[in-house]
Amino acid sequence: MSDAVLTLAHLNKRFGALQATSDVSLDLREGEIHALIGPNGAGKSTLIGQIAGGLKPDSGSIALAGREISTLSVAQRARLGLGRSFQVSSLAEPLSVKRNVMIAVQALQGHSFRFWKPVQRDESLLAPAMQALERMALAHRADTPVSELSHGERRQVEVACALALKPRVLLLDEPMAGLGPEGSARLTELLEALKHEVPILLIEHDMNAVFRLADRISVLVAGAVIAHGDGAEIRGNPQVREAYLGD
Ligand SMILES: Nc1ncnc2c1ncn2[C@@H]1O[C@H](COP(=O)(O)OP(=O)(O)OP(=O)(O)O)[C@@H](O)[C@H]1O
Repeated sequence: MSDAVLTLAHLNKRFGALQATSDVSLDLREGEIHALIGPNGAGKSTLIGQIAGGLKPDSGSIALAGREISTLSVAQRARLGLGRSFQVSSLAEPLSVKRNVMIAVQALQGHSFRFWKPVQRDESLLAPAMQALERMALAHRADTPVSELSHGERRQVEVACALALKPRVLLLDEPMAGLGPEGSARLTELLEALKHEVPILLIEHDMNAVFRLADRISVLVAGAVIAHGDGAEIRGNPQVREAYLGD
C-alpha cells in the first residue's frame, strides 16, 4: 500500500519452544486506527515490543515511512517518529501536567545538558507540550499536579506525552485499561479525532472501543494473524468468534 506509514512483513519471534510471533505481516495507513486484538498470551505485547524496539525479531522486517527500522534502537526509532504510550503509568505524580509533557519532549530531544536549564521556562519544550495537551483536551489542567488527576485524565496525559514528540505513528497498548465507562468514552472520542493527524496501532481488550474506533482489525491468536478486516468482517468471521469473541 502506498499510504502505509508502518509496514510489518513476516515477523517471527520465538521464546524457547514458544513461537510468540508467527509470520506476522500487517500495515498501518495514514488516517486510520488499526486495532490488534486477541486473547491473553496471543503475542500482542511481544509484537509491540518488536515494533518499538525493546525486542529483536528473529526474522522479518519493520518499515517506518519506507525506512527499515528493525535494527535500530528504541531511542532511534522514537526519534524517527515511532510514538508509544505505555500500559503502566510513568508519570511523575507531584509535577504538573505541563511539566510531565515537557520532560517527555526533553527526553526525546536528548540534550542531557538541558537538565541544567529550568524545564518550565524553556519555550522549545513548552510549545509542543501545550499543543499536545490541547489535542488531548487537557490544556485547562496544564498547571495541575498529576496526583490530582482522574485516572482517565492521566491516560490523556500519557497520550499527550507521546504526541508531544510529533510521532508519525502512535502505538497504544491498552489505553482503555482501568478506565470506567465515562473515561473510556472520553478517550475514544479523543482518539477518533486524533487518527486524522497520526495513525494509531491500537491494542485493546475493550471491544466496544475497538469496534467503534478501528477502521481495520487484525486478530492475533497464538502469535499468528488469523483474520483481518473491518469491524463487520471480524464480527462475522466464524474462526474469530470461535477463537476469541465467543458467541
Ligand atoms: N520474555 C519472554 N520470555 C518467554 N516467554 C515470553 C516472554 N514474553 C512473552 N512470552 C510469552 O509469549 C506469549 C505471548 O505473550 P504476550 O505478552 O505478547 O501476549 P499478549 O497478547 O500481549 O497477552 P495479554 O493480552 O495478556 O497482555 C505468552 O505465552 C508469554 O508467556
